[in-house]
Amino acid sequence: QLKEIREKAEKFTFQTEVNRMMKLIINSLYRNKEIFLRELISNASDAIDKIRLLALTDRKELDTNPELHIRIKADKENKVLHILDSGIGMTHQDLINNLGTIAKSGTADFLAKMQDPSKSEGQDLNDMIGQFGVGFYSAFLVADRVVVTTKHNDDKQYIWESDANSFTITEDPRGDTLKRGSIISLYLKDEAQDFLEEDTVRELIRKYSQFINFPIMMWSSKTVDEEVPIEDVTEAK
Ligand SMILES: CCNC(=O)[C@H]1O[C@@H](n2cnc3c(N)nc(I)nc32)[C@H](O)[C@@H]1O
Repeated sequence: QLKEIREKAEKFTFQTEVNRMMKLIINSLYRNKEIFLRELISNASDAIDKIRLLALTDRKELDTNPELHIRIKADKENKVLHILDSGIGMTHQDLINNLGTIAKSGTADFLAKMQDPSKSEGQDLNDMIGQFGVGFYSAFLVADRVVVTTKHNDDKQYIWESDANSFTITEDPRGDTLKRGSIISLYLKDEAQDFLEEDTVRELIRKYSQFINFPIMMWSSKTVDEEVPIEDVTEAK
C-alpha cells in the first residue's frame, strides 16, 4: 500500500535557497543537533496560535479538534519520533509554499553573506534559524526522512515526505484521521536513536520549551493501542 501511495505522489524540487539553507543548517549545527526539538515544538506552538487567532473571529474553526495541545510520541519499534499538534494544519498549497520555499525576504543575500567565511563568523546560527523561520529543516540533523501528515479545515489530509533532496505530496489514503493539525514524523538516523528515550526527550522539552503556552504531552507506546499519555511534561516541571 505504501508503494502505491509513493507512485501516486506528486514530486517537487526545493527552491534553490532552501537547498542552500538546509546545507548551512546541517553544516553549522551538527554539534548541537538537539535543537531540532525546540524548533519543531516552536512550529507546533505557532500552528496552535494560528488556529486560536482564527477561532476568535470564527469559533466554529475549532470544532474539528477543540483540544489545543502538542504531543510527542517515540515509536522505538520503527525508530520514529512523532511531534503532533492540533494547530491550524496546512493545505496542499501551504505545504508547497511553506515547506518547499523560504518566503522570507533577504534570504538570498543572507546566504551569499554566509557563503563568504570571512563574513560569517559570529553570525549566531540560532538567531538565523529564528530570523528566517527555517527551524523545520533542523529535523534533517537527526532524521534521514521526514514525513508531515497534515489536515487544515479548508482542505483534505495530505502526506508530505522528504529525504532533504526533494519532496513529494500525496493525498492521505486514510482520509481525515487528524481532524485538524499536523504530525511531523522523524525517521531517525542510527546515531540519533537516543531521541527515542523518554528521559532524553523530557529533558529537552524542559530545557528548550518551558515557555510554550500549550500542554506538551509525551506518549510512550508499548503498542499503539496501549498509548497512554504519561503526563503533561510541562506540569512535571
Ligand atoms: C522554511 C521552512 N518553513 C517552515 O518551517 C514553515 O512551514 C510551516 N510549518 C512548519 N511546521 C509547521 C506546523 N507544525 N504547523 C503548521 I500550520 N505550519 C508549519 C510554517 O509556515 C513555517 O514557517
